[in-house]
Amino acid sequence: MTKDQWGAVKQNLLANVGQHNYKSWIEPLVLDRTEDGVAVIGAPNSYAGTYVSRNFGDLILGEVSSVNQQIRRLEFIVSQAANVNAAEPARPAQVEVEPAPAPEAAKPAKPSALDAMLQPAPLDPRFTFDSFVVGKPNELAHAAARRVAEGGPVTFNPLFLYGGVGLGKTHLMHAIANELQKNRPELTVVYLSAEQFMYRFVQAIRERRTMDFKSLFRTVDVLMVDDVQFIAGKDSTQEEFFHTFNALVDQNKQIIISGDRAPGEMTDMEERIRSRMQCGLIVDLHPTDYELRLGILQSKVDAQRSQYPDLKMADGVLEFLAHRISTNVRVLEGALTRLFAFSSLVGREITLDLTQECLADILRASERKITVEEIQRKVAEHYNIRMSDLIGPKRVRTYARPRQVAMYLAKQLTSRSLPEIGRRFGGRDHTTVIHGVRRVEELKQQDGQIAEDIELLRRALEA
Ligand SMILES: Nc1ncnc2c1ncn2[C@@H]1O[C@H](COP(=O)(O)OP(=O)(O)OP(=O)(O)O)[C@@H](O)[C@H]1O
Repeated sequence: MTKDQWGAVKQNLLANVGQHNYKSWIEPLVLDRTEDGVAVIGAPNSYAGTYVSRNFGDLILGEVSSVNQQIRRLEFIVSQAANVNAAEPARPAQVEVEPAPAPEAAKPAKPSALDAMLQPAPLDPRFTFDSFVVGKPNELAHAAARRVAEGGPVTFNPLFLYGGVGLGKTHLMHAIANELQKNRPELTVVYLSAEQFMYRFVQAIRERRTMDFKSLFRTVDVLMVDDVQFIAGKDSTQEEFFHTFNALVDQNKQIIISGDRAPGEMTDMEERIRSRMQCGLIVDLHPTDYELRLGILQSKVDAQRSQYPDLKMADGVLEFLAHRISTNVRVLEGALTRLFAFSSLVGREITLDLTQECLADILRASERKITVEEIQRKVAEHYNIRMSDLIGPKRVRTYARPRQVAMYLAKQLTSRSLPEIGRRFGGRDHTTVIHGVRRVEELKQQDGQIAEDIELLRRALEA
């Protein structure tokens, strides 16, 4: 088939599918080649290839075979030529169309904003496993994400990632999607935020095209929904999400969800959704610790070296930032970017002085505000004991264990020295504090209850 014939085919399709569908789906297609009775058509991405083949495949085949009777089948590939902006190289989407009735294409298509909106959210190519720094607080989440990214048989469904703001949930989800697109291009992977899910659903209702919405979301192989807490309290979106979720799980398709807290704690979420979300693997991204922050800073410095080849940084600056800036990695990244830009503008080496001058507001905002007294109050409340017993001399375990937990949290969450912490616990010696902190570190490994208590307390204190 010649390029002119392909052009004529597209013009005929325009008349059949309507201006809007044409613009969203048909116009980007390119004819890659025809061989052995097969027309190979390039689509901008595998999602578009799947959508077009399912919805317009027969219509296209009809038009193509009317200009070239040799062609009996279509095959869709992902092609850069179909989307000059597409960053990915051409690769097969492995979608084949056999002549069969196409219900959607047969319908008189009406112009719709939904078609374009049903495209999955674009992925950030920088969010990969390579650029994700692994440390103790995120190692389990990372390992689970890696496993899902292998695209093998579905072992836990859904994978539920949760954690506080800026701790890498979105990064990990994009990394899974990027990895799957690279190694398993035949899979239709859809990533979107819960907000986008809702917006698209509402649009589908408005256009009376909920069937299109349903069928589209039920044909994906891997569905990722970010920030699911957004749909809590939004009844009809929750309902639709629940059905989508069930349909995919029934077909053994992988679902990955992220949220700002564990499913059990999403009190505005319908009970049946909460319990469904608890069926798979739930992993927590813990607040970053000093080592992880330092690792992330080092990797970001390496990544930016090419952009700032003359950059000079004094020893101790990264350690200072890792120590002083909060657990949120986004804030950490922002600080570093500002520091680089500032130092390159003024042509000065990044020293501790320059860092303090340039980042004064960020440093002030992330000053630790948690006090030892607050920690003691929360711990006493949690274990239902009196403050005086927590701080006092009694050594029975009912008081000694909570006391050690409180010392451990004081060490982790405040910048107080060990002797200062000891003083606040009824004038104890710093060696007692060291012993308490070590004991809790050991217990955290052996006793799930203690680990859970500490996590709950930490969250309550950092909230
Ligand atoms: N372990 C990590 N290694 C490298 N970069 C990280 C890591 N964790 C987070 N980041 C970076 O921090 C920024 C914020 O991460 P991300 O957007 O994934 O957070 P989030 O948990 O989804 O936050 P939110 O709750 O706001 O949606 C991103 O630029 C991300 O690349």
